[in-house]
Amino acid sequence: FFPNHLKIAIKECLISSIQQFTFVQRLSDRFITFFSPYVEIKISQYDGYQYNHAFASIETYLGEKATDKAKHLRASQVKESKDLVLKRDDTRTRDEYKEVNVWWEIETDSEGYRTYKLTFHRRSRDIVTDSYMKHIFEEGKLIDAKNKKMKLYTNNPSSSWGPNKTALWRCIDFEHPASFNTLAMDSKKKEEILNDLVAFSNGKEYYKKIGKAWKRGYLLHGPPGTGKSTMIAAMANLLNYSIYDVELTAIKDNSELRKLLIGTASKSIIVIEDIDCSLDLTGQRNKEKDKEVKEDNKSFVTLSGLLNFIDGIWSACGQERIIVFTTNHMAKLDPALIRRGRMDMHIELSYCTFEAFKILAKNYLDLDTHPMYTKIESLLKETKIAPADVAENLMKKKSEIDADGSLNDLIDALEGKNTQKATVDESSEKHGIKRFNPFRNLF
Ligand SMILES: Nc1ncnc2c1ncn2[C@@H]1O[C@H](COP(=O)(O)OP(=O)(O)OP(=O)(O)O)[C@@H](O)[C@H]1O
Ligand SMILES: [Mg+2]
Repeated sequence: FFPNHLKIAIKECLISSIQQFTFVQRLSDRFITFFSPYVEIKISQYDGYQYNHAFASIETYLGEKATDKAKHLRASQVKESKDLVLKRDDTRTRDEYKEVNVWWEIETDSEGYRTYKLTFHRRSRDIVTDSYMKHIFEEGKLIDAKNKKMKLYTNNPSSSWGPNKTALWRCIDFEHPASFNTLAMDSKKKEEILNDLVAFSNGKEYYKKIGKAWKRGYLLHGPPGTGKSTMIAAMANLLNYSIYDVELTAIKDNSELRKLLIGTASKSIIVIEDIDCSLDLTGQRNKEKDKEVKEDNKSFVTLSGLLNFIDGIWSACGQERIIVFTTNHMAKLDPALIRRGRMDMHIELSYCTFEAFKILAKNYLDLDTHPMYTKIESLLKETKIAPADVAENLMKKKSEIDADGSLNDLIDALEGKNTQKATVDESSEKHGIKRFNPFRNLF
């Protein structure tokens, strides 16, 4: 219809007017931003791979602080014993601080990452950036500590990590009744561990002063059923820390281990159970060996990767973390791993002593003493029995507690009349069959 040169001219004309329009629009955007009296600050959920803790504090603060003014609330119960927690369910929130008005807005991008946008008048810039932000982080932390739900995390295989980094770990609420009171072990040793843990959790200033990363490592060793996993649960309950139960066999290599480590929150216990079973600790490997290792369902995390995990520069990312390893076979561990200073404390959990038995009898039978105690004391001196097996004998078998019956069962077990139990345990230890794991079985 139109001659070709006219078509080209119309097209060029259109393109240039579109360009001019976008140029004018960009210019007007800048103009508005330049003259706008409002300032914006954005705080994203993730800073690269690392979780942005400022984001979490803001979320907590806004969730709880401003509920009295909010119209849409979401209710949740944190712990059975604690009160109902109300959270606001709006995406826009106004807050007031020292007579300054600020507005919060939450944005979610196409990948599901969230960002908080804070808007305020530029005349309040100093008060907002200096004291308001600080106020939010402190308040957020306080609220978190008050309402903290303990969690039990375990790592997902990297194939299911996805773009959203929260998929590194999956978690459930942690509600384990273990405590240091009910833990059956030498009381002096127990006291020492308790003091060590409390000193650690209060040690923020101390660690800063001595220039050390705020973390502590414990190696728990001892035969099956002596209370290693139970002690970890008691530690978490004592300090109100969450547990990260690391499944090494689901980790492909050292770099995945590092990502997982960076993805943990502070105030947590990072646990690697049965370190001798799940890792090739010889350090050197050849192709043949790799094949064997794969068949054994062992991890490709190496000893050096693990040592980096404990005391490398990466482990200093994030504060207030406890690392716990457990093993049944101390002798199988590489000397590099058990060298003094690497794990701060080695804790041996041993077969049941008379003192430990008395704690169990108090827990299970409400007994302080009993005529059968003398016999049990002398039997315990000559028989190796795990506290778990003692506890099993003391468990009530009917609806009523029957102290005499339970103590008799225990004496039978100690005298070898109840041989079945002893042999089952020995063979399971030999074949590496693991006892009920209170963490894994919760998933
Ligand atoms: N020292 C202890 N004090 C109180 N209870 C204990 C103790 N040791 C074991 N038990 C009881 O036995 C059960 C098994 O113990 P636990 O799982 O802690 O043993 P473990 O040392 O972790 O064994 P494994 O080496 O097989 O993992 C616990 O649920 C607990 O009831
Ligand atoms: Mg265990």
